Amino acid sequence: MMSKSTLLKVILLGDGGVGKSSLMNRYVTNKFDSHLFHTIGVEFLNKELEVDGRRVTLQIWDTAGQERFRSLRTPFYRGSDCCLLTFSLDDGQSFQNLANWKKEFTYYADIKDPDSFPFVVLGNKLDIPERQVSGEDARKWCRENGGHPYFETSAKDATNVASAFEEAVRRIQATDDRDGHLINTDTNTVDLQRKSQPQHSCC
Ligand SMILES: Nc1nc2c(ncn2[C@@H]2O[C@H](COP(=O)(O)OP(=O)(O)OP(=O)(O)O)[C@@H](O)[C@H]2O)c(=O)[nH]1
Ligand SMILES: [Mg+2]
Repeated sequence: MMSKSTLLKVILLGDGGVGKSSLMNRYVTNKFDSHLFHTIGVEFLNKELEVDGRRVTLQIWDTAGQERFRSLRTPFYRGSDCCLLTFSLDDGQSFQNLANWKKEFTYYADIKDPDSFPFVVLGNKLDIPERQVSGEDARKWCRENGGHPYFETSAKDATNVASAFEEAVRRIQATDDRDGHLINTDTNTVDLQRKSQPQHSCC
C-alpha cells in the first residue's frame, strides 16, 4: 500500500533577476544556468521529499518578478501554503521591495491573517562578494515583520537551497498541525476543515 503524501504549494516572489527560477531549478533539477531568461507569467515544478518523517509533494510556483508581468502572476497566489519572499544580496533595492511583495501576496492570495501565514525570506546570490544587504539588516527586517525565518542562499553553488525549501515545509506543517488539514494525493480526498485549499489552475 502506498503511504500518504501531502501536496503543498509554495510560491516564490521577488524582484526580476533575484534568482527565483534559479533557486527552483537548483532544488528540483540540481542545475544552474548563468544566462537564464526572465520568467513570463508563472511556471511550476513538483518535488517529492520527506521532512521529519512525513512525505510531501512540494509544488513550487515560480513567478515573473518584472512589474510588467504583474497581472499575469497575481491570479496564481491563491491557495499558496507558504510564500518565499526572495531578494538578492547584491541588490539593495530588491531587499527594500520585500514589503511590497508581502503586501501584494497578502492581497491577491486573500490572506486573512498575515501574522500567522508562513513566509520564509531568502537572500540569494550569497556567492557574489559585493554585498549590498547585510545579514544583520535582513534578520532585523524579518524580526520586525512577523518573525520570518531567513536563509542566505546561492542557487549557483547550491548553498542552503534545500534547507530553505525544507524550512518552508516545516513552517506549513507547524501551521497545519495547529489548524487541522489536509489534501492526500493518493486518495484525492480533501479535508474541508482546512483553511486554504490548494488550487491547480494553469494558464
Ligand atoms: N552568482 C549568482 N547568480 C545567480 C544566482 N541565482 C541566479 N543567478 C543569476 O541571476 C540571473 C537571474 O536569475 P533568475 O533565476 O532568472 O531570476 P528570477 O528571479 O527568476 O527573475 P524573473 O524571472 O525576471 O523574475 C540569471 O542570470 C542567473 O544565472 C546565484 O545564486 N548566484
Ligand atoms: Mg524567473
